Amino acid sequence: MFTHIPTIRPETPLLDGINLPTDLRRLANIQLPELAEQLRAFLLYSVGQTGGHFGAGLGVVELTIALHYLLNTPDDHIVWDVGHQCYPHKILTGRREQMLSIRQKGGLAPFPRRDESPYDAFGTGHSSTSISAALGMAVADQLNGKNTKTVAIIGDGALTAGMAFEALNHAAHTNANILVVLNDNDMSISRNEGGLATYLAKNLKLTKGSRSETTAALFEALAFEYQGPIDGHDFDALLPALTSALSKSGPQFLHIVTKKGKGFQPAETDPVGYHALTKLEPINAPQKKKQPTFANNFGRWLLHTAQQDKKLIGITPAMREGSDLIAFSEAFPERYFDVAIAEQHALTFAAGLACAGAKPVVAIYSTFLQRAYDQLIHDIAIQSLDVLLAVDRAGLVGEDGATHAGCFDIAAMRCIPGLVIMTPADEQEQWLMLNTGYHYPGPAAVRYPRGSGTCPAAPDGSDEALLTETVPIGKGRLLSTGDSGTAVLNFGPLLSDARKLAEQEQHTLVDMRFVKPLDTELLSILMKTHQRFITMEDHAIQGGAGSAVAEFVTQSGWNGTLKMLGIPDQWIEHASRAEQLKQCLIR
Ligand SMILES: Cc1ncc(C[n+]2csc(CCOP(=O)(O)OP(=O)(O)O)c2C)c(N)n1
Ligand SMILES: CC(=O)[C@@H](O)[C@H](O)COP(=O)(O)O
Ligand SMILES: [Mg+2]
Repeated sequence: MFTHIPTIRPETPLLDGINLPTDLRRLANIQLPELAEQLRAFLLYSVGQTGGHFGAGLGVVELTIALHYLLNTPDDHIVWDVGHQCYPHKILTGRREQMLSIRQKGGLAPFPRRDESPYDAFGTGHSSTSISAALGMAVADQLNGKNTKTVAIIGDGALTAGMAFEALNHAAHTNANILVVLNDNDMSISRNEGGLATYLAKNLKLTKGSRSETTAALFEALAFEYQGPIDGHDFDALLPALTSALSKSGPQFLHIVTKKGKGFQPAETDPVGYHALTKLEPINAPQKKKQPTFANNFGRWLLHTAQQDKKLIGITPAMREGSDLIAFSEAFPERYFDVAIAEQHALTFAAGLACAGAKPVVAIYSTFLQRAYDQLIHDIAIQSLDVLLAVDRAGLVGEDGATHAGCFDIAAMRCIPGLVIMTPADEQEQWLMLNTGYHYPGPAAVRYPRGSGTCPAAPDGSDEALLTETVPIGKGRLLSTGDSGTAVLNFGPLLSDARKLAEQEQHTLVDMRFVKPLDTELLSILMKTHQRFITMEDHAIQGGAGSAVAEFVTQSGWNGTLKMLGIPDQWIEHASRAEQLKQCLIR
């Protein structure tokens, strides 16, 4: 058992001899535990150097070795769900020496990527896609006469999503050669929530090492052949179970039990805290002061508002820590709902709550809101329901890269009639806009970015007015008037860059605050005195806030010019958020 993260590269002679899975397949069974030990040591060291997803990878070291040992990868397909557990897989498939570049600009991607390696069968980042994708591969191979195996590895958290069940429902009624491995560690990022998690955990306790008839019944009812639960850290259990499942044709299900953070004592004890790591700083490095984030500010706002209004209900689809509902969930457990990885359900559940007079607030990452687009339109907006969306991680998110970037929410939302969309420039504005959205009697969204902004000291109680203050719907703020004939129109957290630009060039500076309703009155005034607008947003240019301005000024017959700054029409790869912003916006 490791107790701390090595800062010097450990000696891993057996692992060093494995450049590809073919090298692994030359080992004897009895060497595999030693390889697992060395793989863990290297993983601890490399993630310590780079930061990144941590606990999930430690939990699948044996499974990863066993799969590459038994399968003929890359012809056989391994499909990882979410992909945050893929570091051991990357290390065994020719990328060991590149691991120190993971998540950095130009380095290895944080998740599996088809264009990075033939061993990465399917690109991921969002959860619960593995069974569908694996089924597609298995069916296509079968139709093409290829006798391959396809394995989907899905966690107990990812299995809570409807999409996973849609795929199970379909797969079971094909004769595809697909094996679904359920990696059950009884954890999502937080504790795994819901009836399924409780059912699996309860059955496991009763099973005591033998086959679980009750769990089997669930998957066999869907026409899978079920094996399990088995100890996913024990090669003596894992190898025969996998061999047996892979030797059969048709849909197979193997239930393995693992420990998140396995082999590293602090992560086994605190799997939530060790879901992901920031990189280790050298011992003598000056301590960085941790600034509160926009998410922390939202958490304070939620707690404060819940204290004032009993009707408030807080909802998260499995991101309690990330979206910071921690204090609220502890203070108001009966009004807190972690609905598991179920973004679609989160929104329609909120719609139902609103129908019955509650005041739901859904905290949701922009990238995961993509999952719930129809629910936003059909269940919330058409019925003008009073639901507030706190759209977190909006804009570029840095090291998680393109899969997690929240670049599309404005474009997706601004065509929805009646939806109010706000873009706070800093934390104080975020607080005011959350108040505004909360008191607005219809659907509203406040989008804010990952990390901290320029005004971290949002209401602390000393400014009572600010605690309850709202802003006028659809009104921007004229911050300064310049004489260059150009106005910079800011939407969101890049206000300090917008200000710099305005000051350097004597431009007028406006913080537009609302994407919808757009402040067309203010724009009409500015159009009379300015010949050029520059819009600025942390969002895709196509369809974003600048496009909303473009639509208005074009229809108004303005003959000025418009420059739109934002995220260009390309995927922005993993890098620090500052590097990404520099690449996109500050040209
Ligand atoms: C659609 C979607 N929602 C939320 C997330 C955030 N997320 C990433 S990993 C994770 C927990 C996954 O739990 P599980 O599948 O059991 O994997 P484990 O970490 O336990 O190995 C969550 C909620 C995501 N990646 N995708
Ligand atoms: C894999 C996944 O989806 C999450 O772990 C995500 O990486 C968390 O991102 P934050 O660090 O922004 O919460
Ligand atoms: Mg899990």
